[in-house]
Amino acid sequence: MATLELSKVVKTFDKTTIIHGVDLQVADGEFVVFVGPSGCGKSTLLRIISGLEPASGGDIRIDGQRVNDVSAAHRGCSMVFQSYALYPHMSVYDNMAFGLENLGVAKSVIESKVNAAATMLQLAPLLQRKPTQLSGGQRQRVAIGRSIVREPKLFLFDEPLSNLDAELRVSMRAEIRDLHARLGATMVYVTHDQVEAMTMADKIVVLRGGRIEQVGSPLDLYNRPCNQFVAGFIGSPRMNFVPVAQMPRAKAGAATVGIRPEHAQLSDQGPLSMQVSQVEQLGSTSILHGNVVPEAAFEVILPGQTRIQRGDTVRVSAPDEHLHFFDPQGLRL
Ligand SMILES: Nc1ncnc2c1ncn2[C@@H]1O[C@H](COP(=O)(O)OP(=O)(O)OP(=O)(O)O)[C@@H](O)[C@H]1O
Repeated sequence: MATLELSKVVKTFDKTTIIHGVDLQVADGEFVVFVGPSGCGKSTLLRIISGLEPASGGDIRIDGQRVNDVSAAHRGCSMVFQSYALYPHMSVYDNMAFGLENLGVAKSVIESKVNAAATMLQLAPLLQRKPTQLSGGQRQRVAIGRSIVREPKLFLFDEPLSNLDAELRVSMRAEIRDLHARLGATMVYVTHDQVEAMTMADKIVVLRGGRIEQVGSPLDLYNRPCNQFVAGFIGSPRMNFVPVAQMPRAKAGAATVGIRPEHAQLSDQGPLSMQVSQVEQLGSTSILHGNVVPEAAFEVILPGQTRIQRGDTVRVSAPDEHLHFFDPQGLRL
């Protein structure tokens, strides 16, 4: 298994810099998730780590060894792609065995590795099938199996679940986490889905515009987002932002207060007056949508069911410990 270190990694395509000096340390056995909006550079950074894309500047170290000039094949990384990239004319067994055969590994060794991975991934009964005879989730497991048999130092995943339906995504999330626990491997996982990041990561790296905004555990980022971007990106539904003039007891220098929908409460004395424009009854919870001042959209999650209706006006507050204050630049106070 392996540590990974990025220092001052830069990537420029045709004079446009899209990765602006990224520094990151990944510990042995850590599950790290890169998350951020479309185009922020997640996939490019992963491809630079894998060796599929050269860095324009900075260093990549795996287990302390600088690998900038080491080819993808010799870095000891293996990548699982969104598209699975399976060979359609080969059986599941052959898809998993192919990489090892190319390396000249003995047949008996290949057989035992493929069988062990197939058992771990519940693919044993499917080894003779072709990819077209598998469900999306089974194909994704074959792609993961192909990685496992190579016993990489570093597992890289590029949005591996985005082609699966919602239910399957949830179960595959758990399977990949479980695999991580069993292999104890270092894994770097790219997604644009903050729920995936929250549920899977030991450590989340939030990227925006080719820069790291914040690195931390899921609950660090949820509880203490370092700026308004991270605050709005992590957590679902997203954090509400209100001009501070609306709030008593604001921190000095604050321009904006952030309140998560799950921390907002209805209270007759609440400082915010909310016009309700929509009510979603989910049974176990209810979500109110509306505005607190004309330009500030606001959502409240209430436990249980509610009689509040579209068109009602309610007063809203939040406990002091759940208020997030940001300065005019959006930095946390
Ligand atoms: N080969 C390339 N040539 C020029 N620009 C590129 C190339 N590959 C990526 N880019 C640009 O680099 C930026 C980052 O792309 P990247 O695919 O890394 O983003 P991403 O965060 O993975 O996005 P998504 O979630 O949409 O996949 C984008 O603006 C993209 O257009």
